[in-house]
Amino acid sequence: MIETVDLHFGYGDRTVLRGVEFTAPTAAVTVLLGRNGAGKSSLLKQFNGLLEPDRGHVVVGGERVAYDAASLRSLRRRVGFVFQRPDDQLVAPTVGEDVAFGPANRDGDAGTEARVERALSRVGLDGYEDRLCSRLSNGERKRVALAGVLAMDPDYLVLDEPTAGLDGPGTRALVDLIRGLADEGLTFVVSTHYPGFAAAVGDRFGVLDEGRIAYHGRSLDGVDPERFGLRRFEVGDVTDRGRK
Ligand SMILES: Nc1ncnc2c1ncn2[C@@H]1O[C@H](COP(=O)(O)OP(=O)(O)OP(=O)(O)O)[C@@H](O)[C@H]1O
Repeated sequence: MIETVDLHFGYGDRTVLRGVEFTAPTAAVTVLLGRNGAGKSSLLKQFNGLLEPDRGHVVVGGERVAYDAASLRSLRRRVGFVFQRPDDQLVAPTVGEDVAFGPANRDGDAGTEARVERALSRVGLDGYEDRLCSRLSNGERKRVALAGVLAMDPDYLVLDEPTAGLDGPGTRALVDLIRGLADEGLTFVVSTHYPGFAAAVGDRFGVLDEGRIAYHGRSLDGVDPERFGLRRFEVGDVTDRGRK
């Protein structure tokens, strides 16, 4: 489980988060919604210590997050983070080298090839090892970024606006991928401002507004998209997948 307790955060004197109480239970997909600039990325980046709260704290798997180098290394092993733009994350020319980068740095070359193969298979990119990242579609590059994080065997996956730049079929494929990984026991926190994508992928929902969690629950029924500045326009037909 990931939890924040009375979390405050700002950039200089610009306060963004004002006492956030957020919970993402284990082996579920928790979706964080909120208007542009609500502070979703700023909150997600607290979960693997990319940002540090000004006040309050973060708890991951029952342990309070600490900010010394050794604690952060261990935290980032458990909590994988996928950035909104894959190009901020991809580091090597070919898919295989890119996905191998994290595990090879951490564990050396032993076993890396098998890890890469398995991670690519989990994101539906079997046999892509020798392809050039620069020649892939945006959706494929996102999958490679996700595979790079999965290759590190995290328990938690934080995805910042994962549908950005995806079309309808790309978004539907992403929903299936996330649901499949959650069914394997991974814990997700996913940010978006699309309620349709949120409803299709999520088990739990939190809405960030004016620096606080203004709504949280197991359904988005009754959440007024206008009030929270959520997009009414949906990408493709990714509405209800019929789960309870
Ligand atoms: N590095 C930074 N320095 C100063 N201000 C920042 C920085 N990063 C974000 N902000 C500001 O903090 C606020 C929250 O930004 P954040 O990116 O967390 O919101 P968001 O909900 O993820 O937005 P979006 O949906 O547009 O991605 C915004 O007003 C933004 O301009």
